[in-house]
Amino acid sequence: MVSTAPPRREPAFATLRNWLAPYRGLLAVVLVLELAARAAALVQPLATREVVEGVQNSEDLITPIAVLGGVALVGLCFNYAGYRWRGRLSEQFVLGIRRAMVRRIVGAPVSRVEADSSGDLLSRVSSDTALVQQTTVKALVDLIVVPLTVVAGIVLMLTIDVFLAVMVIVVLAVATLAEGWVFQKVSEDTERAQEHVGAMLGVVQRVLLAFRTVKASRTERQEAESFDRHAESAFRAGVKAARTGALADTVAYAAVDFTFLVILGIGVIRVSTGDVGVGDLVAILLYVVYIQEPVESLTGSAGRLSEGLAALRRISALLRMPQETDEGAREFAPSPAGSPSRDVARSVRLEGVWFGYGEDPVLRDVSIEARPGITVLVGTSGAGKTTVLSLVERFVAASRGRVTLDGVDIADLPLAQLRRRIAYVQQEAPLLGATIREAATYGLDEADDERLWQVLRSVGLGEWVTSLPRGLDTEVGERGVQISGGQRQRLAVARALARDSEVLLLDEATSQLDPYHEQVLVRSLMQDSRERIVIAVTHRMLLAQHADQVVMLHQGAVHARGRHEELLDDPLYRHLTAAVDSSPRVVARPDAPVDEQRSGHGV
Ligand SMILES: Nc1ncnc2c1ncn2[C@@H]1O[C@H](COP(=O)(O)OP(=O)(O)OP(=O)(O)O)[C@@H](O)[C@H]1O
Repeated sequence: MVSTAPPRREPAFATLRNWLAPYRGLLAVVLVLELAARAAALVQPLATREVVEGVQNSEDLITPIAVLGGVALVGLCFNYAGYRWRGRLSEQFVLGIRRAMVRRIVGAPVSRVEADSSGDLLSRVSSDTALVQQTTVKALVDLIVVPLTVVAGIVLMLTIDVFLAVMVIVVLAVATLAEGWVFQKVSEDTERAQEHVGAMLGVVQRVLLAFRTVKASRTERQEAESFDRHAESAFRAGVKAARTGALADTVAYAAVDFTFLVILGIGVIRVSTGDVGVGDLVAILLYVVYIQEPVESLTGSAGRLSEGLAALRRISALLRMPQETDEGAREFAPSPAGSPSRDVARSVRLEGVWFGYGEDPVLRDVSIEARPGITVLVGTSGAGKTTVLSLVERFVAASRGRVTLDGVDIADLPLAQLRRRIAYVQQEAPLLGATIREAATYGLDEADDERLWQVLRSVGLGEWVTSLPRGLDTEVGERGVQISGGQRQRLAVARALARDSEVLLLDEATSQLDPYHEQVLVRSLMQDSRERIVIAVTHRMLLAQHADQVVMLHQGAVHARGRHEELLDDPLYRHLTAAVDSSPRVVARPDAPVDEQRSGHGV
């Protein structure tokens, strides 16, 4: 069952607050450290004034200099600690978000995840979280610390000279408005540049995924040109962002210079008229610097905060993904007394099932009963075969009718219990695990080597794995041995067999096998299916020839069912069979030695 509550749209700030809630303690520590660092900075102009006045009045300078040095040192220590703990808070914040995102993705229903682009999900987990990490915590801390620093700085300036303090406020406000406007432009240009970079990476991803097709279609140049177009747009957007960035940098420097010079000019006049002392002027000029620096940091981080909040909004949308739940499920006793060590399911039934991914039904009133043995689903592409397996695994739920396992509606079974009883090999049979052992035992709590070798031999991989120097611990995939599509499929079937589950679902698990290995696998399945229900989707007829039952789907409905030979009377089935495989073959009885197969006997 999938929770279908309509998604709530939460303001990004509320999301930020909620996500930071568990780290309130750490946030408080960071705020205290940063405030302490700023406070030390604000004391420095007063200490400097003491030194200047000491020089003017030829007083003892040791104490004021020691105070100034001490304050500076304490400020540095708080600054270091604040930076460090703020970094830690950012990391923890993002760690929490990343964990929640991945849990949300793996907990989502298959249909929901498959409907999203994998590139988009990846970029949310990687780039968006990185952006949130770099921007939000710093901006949030600045938003709290900087206004307090500015207010405290202004109050201290007012105690020195009201006129100069008011001048500083006016000049700073003008400079900050100019900076804010430029930083906003920088943020917009950077965002645009990032969009172009995303499109450029999309081309690279597409080429890498279909590299052979690109080569075989000789579209390297076309793809390179498509990349160039996006790369050039990214370049132009990047140059524009750099131009605005340079302007922002210059405006920031100019703002400091402008404020400093204006206050210096006015200050000198006031010193000459005797309204303020030299020490007061030095202190106020230092305040200009100490206030302007955090204000700049705030304007910069406020600009970047909009990017961070936009990323946070995309993350929040992912975090609202619906989840598979066990609502309404009842726990059923898994093993009746006196049953063998592994339970044997007696039936999987689809009873009058209707289902559609959208408005149109993909399956219409489908009823199928599979008992221990092999049930093969055949039919033209798009007939709904994979969808039948998805219903049994409860990846999707029937809109009408029901699916039962041993007479119990699977909607009433806890998902974990249901899926523990089923092994599934999906189309393309992806490899999960770095070594052969990991790939073959993926999802298993424990598996002894004896059983592992047994299943590997039963799918015809025993000899190959034995020939590898590191055997079961051979690395496969990018860092290890390259394996063929057929080997990958057989490894996936071995993994499914090693689970010793009651039901085995195979989706095109023999599509890439050569005739010899197809026969080995079919023979193994025939032997294995005495104790379990095998439902296999296939376009290859060998398995159908040896199945206990063949169900032919056509346009979402059961067109025919029976044994292979019985169905040969059906013109549509005959047509399908002839199109796929015109030479019926026989597989040796399951207990015949493999050598007999190799020598051609029984084939
Ligand atoms: N996730 C999905 N969202 C929308 N439509 C889908 C989805 N999966 C399958 N379909 C549609 O449902 C129909 C049945 O698909 P299904 O994969 O069950 O067919 P199939 O018989 O297994 O086909 P094939 O032999 O080509 O794998 C097709 O028309 C397909 O386009």
